[in-house]
Order: sequence, then structure tokens, then C-alpha cells
Amino acid sequence: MAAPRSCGLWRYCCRGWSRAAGDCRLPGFHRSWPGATPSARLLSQEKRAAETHFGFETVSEEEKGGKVYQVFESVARKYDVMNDMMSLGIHRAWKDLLIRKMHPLPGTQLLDVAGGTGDIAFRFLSYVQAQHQRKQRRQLRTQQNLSWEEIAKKYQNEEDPLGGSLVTVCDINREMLKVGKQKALDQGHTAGLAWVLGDAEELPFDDNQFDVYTIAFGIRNVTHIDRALQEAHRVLKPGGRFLCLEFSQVNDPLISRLYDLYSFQVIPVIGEVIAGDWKSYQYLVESIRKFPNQEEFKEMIEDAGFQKVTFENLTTGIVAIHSGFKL
Ligand SMILES: COc1cc(O)cc(C/C=C(\C)CC/C=C(\C)CC/C=C(\C)CC/C=C(\C)CC/C=C(\C)CC/C=C(\C)CC/C=C(\C)CC/C=C(\C)CC/C=C(\C)CCC=C(C)C)c1O
Ligand SMILES: C[S@@+](CC[C@H](N)C(=O)[O-])C[C@H]1O[C@@H](n2cnc3c(N)ncnc32)[C@H](O)[C@@H]1O
Repeated sequence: MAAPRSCGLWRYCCRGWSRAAGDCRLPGFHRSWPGATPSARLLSQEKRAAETHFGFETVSEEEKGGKVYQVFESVARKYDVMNDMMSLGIHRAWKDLLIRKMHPLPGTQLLDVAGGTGDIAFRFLSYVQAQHQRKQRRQLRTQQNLSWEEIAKKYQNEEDPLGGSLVTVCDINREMLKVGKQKALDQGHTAGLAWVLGDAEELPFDDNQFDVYTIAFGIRNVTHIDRALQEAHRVLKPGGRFLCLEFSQVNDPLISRLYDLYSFQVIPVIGEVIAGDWKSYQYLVESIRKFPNQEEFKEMIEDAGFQKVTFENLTTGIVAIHSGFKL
């Protein structure tokens, strides 16, 4: 279905096309626009509707999913080490902040879409477990008259250290999930975790099922961002929260210059040296530039039906966390 003219996606597309005017890397439909006949314009518009971007390359919407799949199939085994190297470990702090913002309580049902190798899921489980232990300790402190045997028994009888929490990691890529499952075993995360192969644009879950939906560094890769947002809204329970961690726009001009230099001159080189994969890391930095800025993305989230939408910039806007509620 075509996006209505008033929605955020439409505004974002228009901005992208006008931005393309001075960008020789992008095909400029509008460059041939002034001389075009009405029927040519119609054809051109239809063509535009079926085209999208894969980094700075223009591809058909049908092609994009396959290309994105190849990227993550190719990087899966080196994905975690690459992230530590490229970000000097900073991505860990960004992910910790996402979980702290969520502040999940024992019992929370989380859906982590584009969850890949499980970084968000494992942090969620550790956080919930710590919360549950804190709650237990508080309860024990209030029960002053217990003997040490009774206290020990209470700890030992604790069947579910997560207090009923469950995180479902959903990702379209088998290889990323395979690496994630192995990591879960290595890190001892055996309970409260489910792995599901699925597309963010067509989630294999019932309506109103989850308390929280997260997507970290994932939505940038999705072909129809509006559909993924609508799906997020559908699967959340009323009162549920949407949280997205994604690259965004740096507003400081000096930092922006350095950031561009690092992104385009250093990242693909690290990609080539460590993972033998220049192209995937070139796609990464290009896809970051094609993603809507903080305000545009906020509008898209609102267009999907979320309320009380806010965002927080991290590291001068290199990434941002967007939050919204299904009310
Ligand atoms: C294929 O798709 C993907 C593959 C993946 O592996 C990952 C993702 C998704 C991404 C994540 C899960 C997050 C983790 C990955 C990254 C952060 C990589 C992407 C990184 C960027 C786009 C650049 C921004 C990185 C950072 C802010 C991390 C900190 C890095 C530095 C401070 C750079 C330090 C490096 C050097 C000193 C080496 C020498 C550099 C040069 C000669 C170039 C000039 C650079 C500078 C002078 C410094 C760079 C400056 C900045 C980065 C901006 C300044 C920042 C601040 C003031 C905070 C995926 O989709
Ligand atoms: C950069 S990784 C992020 C992984 C993880 N969330 C993290 O923060 O490390 C992007 C992930 O998005 C997944 N992805 C891309 N398109 C998707 C889609 N349409 N539906 C679900 N997952 C998708 C990829 O397979 C990949 O695992």
C-alpha cells in the first residue's frame, strides 16, 4: 500500500529524493523531471515506488532483502569482534543504556527483533535476574525472624530466577541466530530465551503479546520501515513499549567531519582486514547515511500509532534511542 502523503515515511522519502539532487551517487529521477511528459512522470513515479536503497545503491524492493541477508550471512561469525573493534567497545555501553532505559521487571515479556547474536537478549536476562535477586533480598530483610536454614531453603526453592521473564529473539538470518545460540550456551543463558526465525515486516506472533519490543541496529536494514513499525505496534500489549537503538545524525559539524572520515576511510578497511569483507562494512556506513534523522524517525514511529514518542541522543547523536508506547 502506498504511504499517504501526510505520513512520516512520505516526508522522509521526499527529503531523500531532494537530497539526491546534488548527490551523483544516487539516481536522480527528478533530474529528467522538468522535461518529462505526464505519462513519463507517471511511469517514473511507479518506478520510484518499487525502488529503494541498499546503502548508496538504488535497488528494487525485491532485491534489497536478499542483499541484506547476504551481508549478515557473510559477517555473522566475525560480527561481535568487529563491533568491539570498530566502536572500541562503545556499542556495549549503548546497549547497556537501552536496557537501563527499559528497566525491565521480573515477568517482562520482551520481543527483540533483528536480535542477531543476542546482545540485547543476554543483557535483558542478566538485568532481570539481578532485579529478581534484589527483590528477594529485600523480602528476606523484611522477614527478620527467619533462621539461616529457612533463608537457604527459600533461595534453593527458587525455581525461576527470572521471575517468569522471557525474551524472544527474532531475526531473519539463520547464521546470525546460529552464532547467537552458541553464544547463549557459552555464556550460560539457558532459561527464559527463545529463538525465532522471522521477518520484522511480518512477525510470526499474535497481536498484543509482548510488554516490550526492542530493535537494535536492525531497523535501518529493513526494506519497509513503516511496515516493521506497524508490526511492532500490533504485537505489543496495550501499555507496551517500543524501544529502538539505531545510528542517527551527528549535529556537531566538527564531530560530523571526523565521524565521516572514520566511517568512510577506516571502517571498510577494518572490515577487509578482520572479516575479509569490505563491501558489507561499506554498506554499514552508507546505510547509516540513508537512515532518517532523529525527528523524521520520531514522526514515522508516531505514524505507526505510537504515543509519547521521545528520543535520546547518545555520543553526540552517533546513535539515538527512540521510545514510544502503545496506549
Ligand atoms: C554489516 O552491518 C553491520 C555490521 C556490524 O558489525 C555492525 C552493525 C551494527 C552496528 C553495531 C551493532 C554497533 C557497533 C559498531 C560500530 C559502532 C561500527 C560503526 C562505527 C561508526 C559508524 C563510527 C562511529 C564509531 C564510534 C563513535 C566509536 C568510537 C570510535 C572512535 C572514537 C574512532 C577512533 C579511531 C581511531 C583513532 C583510528 C584512526 C582514525 C582515523 C585516522 C580517522 C579519523 C578519525 C578520528 C579522528 C576519530 C573518529 C571520530 C569519531 C568517530 C567521532 C567523534 C566521536 C566522539 C567525540 C564521541 C552492522 O549494521
Ligand atoms: C546490525 S545487526 C543487529 C544485531 C543485534 N540487534 C545487535 O544489536 O547486535 C542487524 C540484524 O538485523 C537483521 N535483519 C535485517 N533485516 C531484517 C528483517 N527484515 N527482519 C528481521 N531481522 C532483520 C539481520 O539479520 C541482523 O541480524
